Amino acid sequence: MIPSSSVKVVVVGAGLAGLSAASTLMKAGFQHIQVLEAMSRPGGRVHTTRPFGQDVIELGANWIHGQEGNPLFQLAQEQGLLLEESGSAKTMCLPGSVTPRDYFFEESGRKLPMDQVDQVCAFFSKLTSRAFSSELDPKHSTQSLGGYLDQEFAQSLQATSKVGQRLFEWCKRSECTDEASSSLYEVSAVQLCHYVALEGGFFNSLGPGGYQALVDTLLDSLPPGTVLCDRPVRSIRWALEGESHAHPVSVLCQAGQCFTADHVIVTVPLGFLKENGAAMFEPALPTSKASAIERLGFGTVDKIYLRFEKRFWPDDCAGIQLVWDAGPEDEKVYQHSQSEGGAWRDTWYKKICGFDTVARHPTVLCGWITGREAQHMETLDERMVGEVCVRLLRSFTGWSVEEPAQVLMSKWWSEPFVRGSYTYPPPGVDAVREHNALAAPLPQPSDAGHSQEKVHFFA
Ligand SMILES: Cc1cc2nc3c(=O)[nH]c(=O)nc-3n(C[C@H](O)[C@H](O)[C@H](O)COP(=O)(O)OP(=O)(O)OC[C@H]3O[C@@H](n4cnc5c(N)ncnc54)[C@H](O)[C@@H]3O)c2cc1C
Repeated sequence: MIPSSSVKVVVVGAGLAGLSAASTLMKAGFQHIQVLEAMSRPGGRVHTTRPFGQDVIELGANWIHGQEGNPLFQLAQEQGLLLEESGSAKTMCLPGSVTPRDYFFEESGRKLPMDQVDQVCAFFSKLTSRAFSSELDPKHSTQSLGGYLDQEFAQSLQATSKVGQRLFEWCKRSECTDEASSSLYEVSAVQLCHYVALEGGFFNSLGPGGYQALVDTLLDSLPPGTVLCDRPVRSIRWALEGESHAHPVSVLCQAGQCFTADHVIVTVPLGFLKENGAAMFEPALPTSKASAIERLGFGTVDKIYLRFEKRFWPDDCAGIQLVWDAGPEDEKVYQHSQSEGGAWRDTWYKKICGFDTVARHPTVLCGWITGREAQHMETLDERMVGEVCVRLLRSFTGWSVEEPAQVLMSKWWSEPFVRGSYTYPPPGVDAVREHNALAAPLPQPSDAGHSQEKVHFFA
């Protein structure tokens, strides 16, 4: 057995998974570890910025979901990085004496009564909870989440009113943010029960250093030089044999630099693997892995930050939610727009759920957008996106809304080393099986029967 101190390990990707893997190996006595990161910064889908002054703006991950058994929560707690009052509510802004909550507006400019909003949202939440807790009737086993929700909603009292229907469509659109999907008709209803919600508050926020503080903690645990940025990996040869190969793995960077190793840990996003996985590995990945990469969904969620000179919303307003008369989540509207090719592009902005207030930024709003519309938005210029958002805010609220002083949006789909935001289970896909196939280590061909895996994946 080779002592761990002489084993060479290459980790591809310096997101939370890659950095955690490197840090854990270091603590276990491994010394020759090289982390290769394609981008010019570590962190990956954690991207903490400070575009509006000292306080942070998160372009990627924002909250730590769940507490018990969550290594990120544990690390953040040990390091004193958590915001104390965070936990169960998603509220992004906490003005002193009032209890903030979302304002819902219709296209006509009418503010919807809260009891009506609460009733529909509570009913929606009851239906999704059933899906998450595997209490779905077997008749829904092959259905999409959208199909199941529509069917159940159609039989409810709320479905008899126009407002009820419109609010229900808003709930579906908002759920697309959690699922990173273009539409809930792309998401499996029965597979959601495999999502394990950890005990403890769901929306745990980080303190003034934001998510980057966690990345920095992991970086600090590694010797200088362990992480190399601007090193996109082009190919991984993972079954080298014979005397000329002292190490069975060789990792080649785009610029030609080559790293040999005993093991490689691959933590690149599923979106990147979908585009490049077939060409990246030699020998090619086994069918189980290739098919997991193809079958699992990887959708786009983007944020649009608008900074205004003055706040124009009331103290108790935690967010401005947009309730359209029709679509885009209505199944008929969705399918019609698909059959018409690019027609949905003209109304891409209908996919913005609304605008939330932002912690520590009293004059900033954050809009959320998902799916193909988010991908389309990424092709537009920020000024134009800002103008569209202001038009929406003016027409829905009737308030006087000035042009934003700054607009900043994420572009996760356009990022060549990410290509999306996170994973979802499409209908008909066994998500647990595919995740396990993706995460399983690859053995050396000649090592069959031994536990000498050379390539390790983080799903
Ligand atoms: C908008 C958004 C909001 C989110 N909100 C939350 C949230 O609130 N809470 C939460 O828990 N999660 C959230 N997430 C998800 C969370 O950010 C990710 O699950 C997590 O950061 C993934 O970490 P990772 O290390 O697996 O992957 P990544 O962070 O994607 O790291 C992979 C790294 O691999 C690098 N890479 C890719 N290709 C190559 C290559 N060829 N060579 C070298 N390096 C390569 C990439 O550049 C990247 O740095 C959000 C994500 C997004 C996009």
